[in-house]
Amino acid sequence: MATIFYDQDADLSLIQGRKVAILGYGSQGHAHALNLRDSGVDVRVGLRPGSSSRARAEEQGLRVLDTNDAAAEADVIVVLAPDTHQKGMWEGGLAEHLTGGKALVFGHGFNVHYGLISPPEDVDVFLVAPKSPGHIARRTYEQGQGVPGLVAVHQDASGDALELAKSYAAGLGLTRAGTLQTTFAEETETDLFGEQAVLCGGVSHLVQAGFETLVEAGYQPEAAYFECLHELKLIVDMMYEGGISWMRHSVSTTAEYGDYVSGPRVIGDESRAAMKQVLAEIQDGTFARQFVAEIEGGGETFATMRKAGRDHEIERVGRELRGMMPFIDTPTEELE
Ligand SMILES: NC(=O)C1=CN([C@@H]2O[C@H](COP(=O)(O)OP(=O)(O)OC[C@H]3O[C@@H](n4cnc5c(N)ncnc54)[C@H](OP(=O)(O)O)[C@@H]3O)[C@@H](O)[C@H]2O)C=CC1
Ligand SMILES: CC[C@](O)(C(C)=O)C(=O)O
Ligand SMILES: [Mg+2]
Ligand SMILES: [Mg+2]
Repeated sequence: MATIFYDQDADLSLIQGRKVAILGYGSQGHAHALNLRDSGVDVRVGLRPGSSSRARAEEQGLRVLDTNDAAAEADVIVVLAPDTHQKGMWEGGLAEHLTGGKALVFGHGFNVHYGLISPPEDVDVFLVAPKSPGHIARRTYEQGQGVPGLVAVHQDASGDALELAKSYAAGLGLTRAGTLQTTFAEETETDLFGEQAVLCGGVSHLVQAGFETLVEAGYQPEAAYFECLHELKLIVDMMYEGGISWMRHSVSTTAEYGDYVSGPRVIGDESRAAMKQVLAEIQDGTFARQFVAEIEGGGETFATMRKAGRDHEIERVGRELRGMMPFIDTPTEELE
């Protein structure tokens, strides 16, 4: 039986009594910093000199210091830069500020699990990972709601690391929806698998393949967009609210029957075998090694794949159609 913590299981005053440094102000960094600040926690943001995120953090009322200065004055140090940059930060001075009695916190177990960062023995090391994009973690917090999260303790030097992790999760709003106790291994491997096979890789390629199939068969791209992308959110909303059975109850019996007979043909033996292979390469470290090598080698292949995705016809069609739907909360941030 899983252990899941809710608001009543966490003591918010523990994190309110600590000095927290959030290192990085991207998707997760801004959500952690603002949610904790609004939960009454003493937060400062640490960024590299000349950081493009500095102005935004300051506009949002946060005190910003250089990374190592923020880590020096805090006793809870939260690493929320991209996974492939955390080792460089660690070796670039951060490690020196992890003195005895402090806590080192991650939003994902990648660097510890794959042995890229080895913290000293006299600090607490834990992760607090929202099961959500950072922007939604912030939005739901402001709405008085929350997203689920995971907590895991890698090292309990103080004897109180789990209590502090739960308190931190409460400050983020994660105990409103439920925060599951796990391990660094389980968080890292399930998170990577989920984002690759289902949430990001699986869904985006399913949507693009469906769109391409319809357009290649001569249907209007706009019809293909509404069918394969726009309506996906509405269908997933039903699953989110009441499970897959509730969605199947809401759609027509024609759609429900088609779901049972055609779904397993699309996600058949070949897809299931691919999922198992993806998971095996996450578990044995192949994916992590390949990703780190790609970024250390300049990230050219990554940039090429990103460009191909952004140039796909579904993006152009979607932009035009969303432009006619002012009620959609379209992002104002420019893609870098
Ligand atoms: N994105 C998400 O929703 C989720 C992410 N996570 C985890 O959270 C962590 C952060 O991910 P995410 O929020 O996506 O990261 P982002 O890519 O959004 O982080 C960008 C931030 O990191 C800073 N940064 C980049 N490189 C460096 C560096 N070398 N030194 C110092 N700061 C740097 C950037 O500053 P600058 O302006 O200087 O570039 C910017 O403030 C990761 O471990 C990730 O796996 C977990 C759950 C969900
Ligand atoms: C699904 C992608 C994610 O794991 C997340 C938002 O939870 C990430 O790494 O960004
Ligand atoms: Mg995730
Ligand atoms: Mg992830």
